[in-house]
Amino acid sequence: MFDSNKVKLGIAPIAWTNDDMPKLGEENTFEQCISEMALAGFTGSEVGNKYPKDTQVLKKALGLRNIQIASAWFSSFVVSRPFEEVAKEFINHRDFLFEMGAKVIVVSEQSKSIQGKIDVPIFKGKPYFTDDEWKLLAEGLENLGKLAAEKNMKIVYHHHMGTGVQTAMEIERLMDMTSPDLVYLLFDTGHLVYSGEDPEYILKKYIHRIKHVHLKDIRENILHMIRNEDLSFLQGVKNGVFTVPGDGCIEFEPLFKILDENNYEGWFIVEAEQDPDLANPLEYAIKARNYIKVMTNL
Ligand SMILES: O=C1C[C@@H](O)[C@H](O)[C@@H](O)C1=O
Ligand SMILES: [Co+2]
Repeated sequence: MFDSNKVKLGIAPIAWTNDDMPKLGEENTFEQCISEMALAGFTGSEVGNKYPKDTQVLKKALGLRNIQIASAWFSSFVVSRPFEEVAKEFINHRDFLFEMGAKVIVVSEQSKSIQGKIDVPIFKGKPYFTDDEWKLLAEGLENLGKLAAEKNMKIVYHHHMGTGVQTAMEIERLMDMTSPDLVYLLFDTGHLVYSGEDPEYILKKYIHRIKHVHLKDIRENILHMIRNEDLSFLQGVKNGVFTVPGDGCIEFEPLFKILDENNYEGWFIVEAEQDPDLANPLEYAIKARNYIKVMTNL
């Protein structure tokens, strides 16, 4: 039984307005987004591009709806840019999240990433880090982890399609090269299955390093189409490769069981970016909330 004081349920704004493709859902307002999150029964959110930057304004709007900020994505470039430059941006991001009461910071290395390149096939175009780049990555992330620790926060690394840390082997390499006290892991069900990995394997292996969870499901037929037609990550999203948990091919029951048995503490964030014109965000948020209720005691 999950302890509802220790495991909280949030949803990402990316189903309303997509940060990777801001045109997708640009008509949906910030207020509509957070009101619908609350209406569907969620008490947490990550931060989207329409959220007010002023923490007082943001706190007031969220407080009215009983929603907390769980975290927000940070694109790091520790492999390709001077560390001081990255650190400056990271500290601003960290301080914003600290002020909003978040405990974890989602970090994903975007040097060489193709996730935002609409014309690059997601499978054939996948980038790889050289040995030297791996060293820069590990050192840079540990240093970001130290900066997070100054505020009693943690960085949770987001493995991601189209980046240098996508596969199980790459996740293992990163975990091996970094201190477990400085670099934690974000477990994203959708990205692991998309890449062809076994999510149970990663979850079991790193359960004590996993401090944040993104719940997204995969439409298998669209995944096959992406492979067969050499589509890019963003084309895949537009075509509906991602959906909410329970609506695709991923088996969530064993994953929840592992998390529960190991007393996972932190957020479950439903994160299912798709075209809001085709998949009504409120309808899918309610669908996700109901599924999680059935699968867990939350
Ligand atoms: O956590 C995430 C943030 C998005 O911007 C990203 O592309 C999405 O797929 C994801 O998992
Ligand atoms: Co994610």
